[in-house]
Amino acid sequence: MKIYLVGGAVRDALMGLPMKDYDYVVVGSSPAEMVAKGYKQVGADFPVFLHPYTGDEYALARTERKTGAGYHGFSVYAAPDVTLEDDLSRRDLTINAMAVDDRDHIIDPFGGQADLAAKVLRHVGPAFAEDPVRILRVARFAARYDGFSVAPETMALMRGMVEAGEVDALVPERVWQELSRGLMEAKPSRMLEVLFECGALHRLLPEVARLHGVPQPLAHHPEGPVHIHNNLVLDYAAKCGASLEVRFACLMHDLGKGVTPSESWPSHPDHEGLGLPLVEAVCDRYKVPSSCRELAMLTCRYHTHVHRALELRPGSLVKLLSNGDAFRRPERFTEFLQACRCDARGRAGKEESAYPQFDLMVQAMTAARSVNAGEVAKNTENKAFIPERIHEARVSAVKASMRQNPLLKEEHLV
Ligand SMILES: Nc1ncnc2c1ncn2[C@@H]1O[C@H](COP(=O)(O)OP(=O)(O)OP(=O)(O)O)[C@@H](O)[C@H]1O
Repeated sequence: MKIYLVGGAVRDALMGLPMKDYDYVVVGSSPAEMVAKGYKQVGADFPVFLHPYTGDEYALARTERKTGAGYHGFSVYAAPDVTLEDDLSRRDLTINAMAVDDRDHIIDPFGGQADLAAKVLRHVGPAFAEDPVRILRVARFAARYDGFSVAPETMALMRGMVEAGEVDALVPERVWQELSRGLMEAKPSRMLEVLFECGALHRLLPEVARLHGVPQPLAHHPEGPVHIHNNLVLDYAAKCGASLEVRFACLMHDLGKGVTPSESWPSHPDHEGLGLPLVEAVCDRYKVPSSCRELAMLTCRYHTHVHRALELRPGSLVKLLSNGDAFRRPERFTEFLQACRCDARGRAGKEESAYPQFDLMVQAMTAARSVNAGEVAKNTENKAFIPERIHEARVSAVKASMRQNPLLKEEHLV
């Protein structure tokens, strides 16, 4: 038998990047031989084995035949007569279809090295069309590697797959897995651009696709339409190293702008409220984890309130903190503020601009949280007034702390 290092590790090594997972292909062996050599078989469907000491994955060279739609209906053929080239020909992109043998020779039958040098994401062959998740993978790699473009023939193939309804057959878990990974890449906007260009965004996230070309007031948005703003917000969040929750909230925050009445454009009255059912629809569709869902809902609903924080009186600030559940969940509220800051800075020429609303809200939250609600309740004679008294105590604490803030005008402190 012969063993080759394949896939992402080879690609990343050639790019001078750290290698993460080591995946190997074994040619000329059988499950019985692998088990006899001490490898542990994992997964019933695929002939994959774990190395007894390193835990790295060793897969028998395989080919597959597709018999159903979406990611269903693959029958795997792994036998000693399957060659390395057979196996590589079933992979998605040329840059992912290279191998290295035990003497460090690179096996590159599909021109992966040339495509790496030219920064091109090109499909290996017709088998690409058999698994629609590959469209999402292409988009994800575009978001990861700076300056990479999708080969025209690959884009054409992806368009054809979308038109044939292939992405509609994807299971929600696989879509969310790829989307969430793409959001965590260096430039998530590229993922959206690639998905838009091939038509997949319209099928997978019509709420986001609908933002294309929707105008906004140029005074606040010199970058132009909503989708460009959305892209800038996302890329700024990525640049800050924001969490998945914050990035997803950024992606969702302005969905309502796609459904405001076009007569009101470029204004978008109540886009916050109109966006909420759309955020819910996306989260339901992809079984989005609750931490992402909750932050996205909060951000969609209240981001414009935070932008106006310098004009809010102490009572309104405390109300905003309550609405955002800042007393019980201060960490989530801080992530919400991060998403608001990304929204403010994700505009042409605004990336470096100050966002004093962030510090003000943190200051207000700290002051309001310093109020001991239990103590207030104990000292309130008429129990019906407990919530009011707690609110009043918080407002006083916020007011006192805000007097120290030189940015605030006296009229906002009453
Ligand atoms: N859906 C797929 N279709 C075709 N080939 C795939 C698919 N998923 C993975 N591969 C192949 O398996 C290899 C390992 O897959 P894996 O999902 O670990 O991604 P990777 O390329 O290592 O990237 P990452 O750095 O994101 O893990 C890929 O490089 C590719 O050759």
